[in-house]
Amino acid sequence: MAVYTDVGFDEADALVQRLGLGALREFEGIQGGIENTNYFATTDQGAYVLTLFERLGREQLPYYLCLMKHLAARGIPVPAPIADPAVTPPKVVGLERPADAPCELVHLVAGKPAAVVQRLSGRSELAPGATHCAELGRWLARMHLAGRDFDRVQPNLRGLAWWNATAPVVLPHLDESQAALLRGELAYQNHVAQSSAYAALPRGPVHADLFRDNAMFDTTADGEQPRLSGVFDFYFAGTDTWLFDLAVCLNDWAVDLPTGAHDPLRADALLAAYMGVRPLTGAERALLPAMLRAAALRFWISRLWDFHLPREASMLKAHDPTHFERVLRERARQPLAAPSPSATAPLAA
Ligand SMILES: Nc1ncnc2c1ncn2[C@@H]1O[C@H](COP(=O)(O)OP(=O)(O)O)[C@@H](O)[C@H]1O
Ligand SMILES: N[C@@H](CCOP(=O)(O)O)C(=O)O
Repeated sequence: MAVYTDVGFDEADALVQRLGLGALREFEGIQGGIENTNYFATTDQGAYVLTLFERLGREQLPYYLCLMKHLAARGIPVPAPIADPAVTPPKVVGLERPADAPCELVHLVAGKPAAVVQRLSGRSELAPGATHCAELGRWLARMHLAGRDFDRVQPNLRGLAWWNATAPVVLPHLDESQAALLRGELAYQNHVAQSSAYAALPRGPVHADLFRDNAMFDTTADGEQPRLSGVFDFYFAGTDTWLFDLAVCLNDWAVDLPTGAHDPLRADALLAAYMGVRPLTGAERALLPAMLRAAALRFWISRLWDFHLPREASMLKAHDPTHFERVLRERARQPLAAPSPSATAPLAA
């Protein structure tokens, strides 16, 4: 269920017309997703997605939407957000930017902050193979490089500080063995975060939630290579290590779902494709196993939080937290090593 707020056809039509997108032809609530209210909006000029933000504050949105605009302008396939021509963003002097400054990409719909973005073609591949993973790995490395000159900074709001704050909230719902795992892993991740190797990790804007349901592939004829049409849902993005982003992808795209173990074929394809565009540094190679654990912990905690402390239980289909408990145990039991640098040749970004 992902329509928490009803938007009428006439209100949506007025919005798309104001944005210069033509007249609304079709308007339909989207059932997938869990965070926000989403609608497909088709006008006589194109296909768009209207998102009403249910949990994020208005002041956080410019980071996500400006990042998508920045990446789209650099040829990274992401949905470009549509600006309101009547809103003029203030000129920024230095890095000072008032949190409540008007943003031409953030609209107000049914009393909620909202965005209109281009609709990507194709569909998500929920059973990806090695070629899908390679497409994704290349996309991720290109996105990291394209984000280097993005001029906004916003921490990953679901990073270490949030794990430390949220663990005590979910701990009362866990059995003894789960509680020991959570406490132990959190202590380990706090320790890693203090290390010089961690400080040396390259960082910048990251997607931070690039699961297989947040990417689209165009349908191709039999025998043709799958082609990624784009990645969407940047609403957990933030400034963090590139390695964490890579670990989130590996844990979802290259996992054996029943056991939580790595699928070596898909993991190698994803890593090799990523490293073909941007080779990993020594610190990244050393910390890959730790970041795979960090990425598993992040989603274990958020799923526990959604499961045991739901916003509106009747509307929300919480994801299964035990999956990421299994993944976390597996990553600690069997660390994954990055292929040697000589196994991959860098491409032009
Ligand atoms: N830009 C887009 N292009 C195509 N489909 C989209 C786009 N944005 C969202 N969707 C569709 O809406 C669904 C829910 O979006 P998502 O961003 O995952 O929601 P939530 O953030 O609420 O979890 C997706 O599974 C996808 O089908
Ligand atoms: N990918 C997360 C949940 C975030 O939901 P999304 O629909 O906004 O991607 C998970 O699987 O726990």
